[in-house]
Amino acid sequence: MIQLEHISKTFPTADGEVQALRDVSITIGDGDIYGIVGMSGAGKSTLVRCINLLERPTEGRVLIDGLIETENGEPVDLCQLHSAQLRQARRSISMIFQQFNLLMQRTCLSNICFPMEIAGVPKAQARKRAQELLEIVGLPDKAGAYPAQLSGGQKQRVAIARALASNPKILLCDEATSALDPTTTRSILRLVQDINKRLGITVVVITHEMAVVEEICTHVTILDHGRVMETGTVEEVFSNPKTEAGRRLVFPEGAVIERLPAVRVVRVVFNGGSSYEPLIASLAIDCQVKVNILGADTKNINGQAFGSMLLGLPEDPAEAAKAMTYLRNQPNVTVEEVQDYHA
Ligand SMILES: Nc1ncnc2c1ncn2[C@@H]1O[C@H](COP(=O)(O)OP(=O)(O)OP(=O)(O)O)[C@@H](O)[C@H]1O
Repeated sequence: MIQLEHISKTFPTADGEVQALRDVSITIGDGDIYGIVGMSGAGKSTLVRCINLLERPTEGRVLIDGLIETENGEPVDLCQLHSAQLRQARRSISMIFQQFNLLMQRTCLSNICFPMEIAGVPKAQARKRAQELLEIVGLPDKAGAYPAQLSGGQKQRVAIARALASNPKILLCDEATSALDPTTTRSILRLVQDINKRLGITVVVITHEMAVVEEICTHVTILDHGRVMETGTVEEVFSNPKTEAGRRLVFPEGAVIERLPAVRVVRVVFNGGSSYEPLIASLAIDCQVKVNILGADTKNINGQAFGSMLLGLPEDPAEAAKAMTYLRNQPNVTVEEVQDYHA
């Protein structure tokens, strides 16, 4: 478990102090895929860098258990560790970045071997493990290729393989898909999800893209001006954002339209089908059922719809059931009912 307790971070600058984080407390459970979202400058990078002490908090504690042996089995505060202990703890925390940060002069295999070289793993053993990792990330035939010969998605796969080389317990992803197109983003997110499940690695994702959170995260924290605005499961926060900052992120277009009485609310996630407008229109035409668009964060990319919509179904149970059946039979959409929706 990762417990960030009352974390504040102040940067001294020539123009005075910048307070990047203000009394942030969050708990990330083992095996979670935890999203930290917020607008630019909200403090996301600073917060995630506090988890491995790339940034040292000005105040607060970074408690993580299972990284180094302690007498009483209590989680250690990373801020209190000596440098040798901190180096040891950091071996269990890997990070991937938007710009991949691969060494361009080295082959893929050699990039993946790099952290193992530093840790003193014998060369033959490191190369064997690196080849296994290339297989895990789906690039078994790229051992001898140089980063310049790879696509963005492939570079990120190599970076993920390198991050796994130290057998981490925690993987920090700093805008890891922001430089990638939607299809590649999806495939990288699937890989991260697969790694989380198969290897039991706790994943912390920072992103400004809510679609990324919707796609893979179990829990989410919304940061604004260095403060925690909302925190909870993705379902809780996304179905009913309680703060202005939360609403701005979840419904960036402020898409709250005419309200019809609604008893059941469903979230429709568009997975790249043709477009979303015809779906709502054909629901009205084919089923004679009017749904209420409570919120939407959809994007049309090359004529394909991505993102999600919250729909209020009609009060009449028969009509609501008809709409549900219709929606569930559509290709390229996922439909789930939202429990306890409060407008
Ligand atoms: N090393 C630094 N020195 C001074 N100020 C900094 C430093 N690092 C971050 N800041 C400031 O702290 C605040 C939070 O920055 P941070 O990079 O954590 O935000 P972010 O949410 O990750 O933003 P983005 O999405 O644009 O990367 C910003 O006001 C930023 O200018």
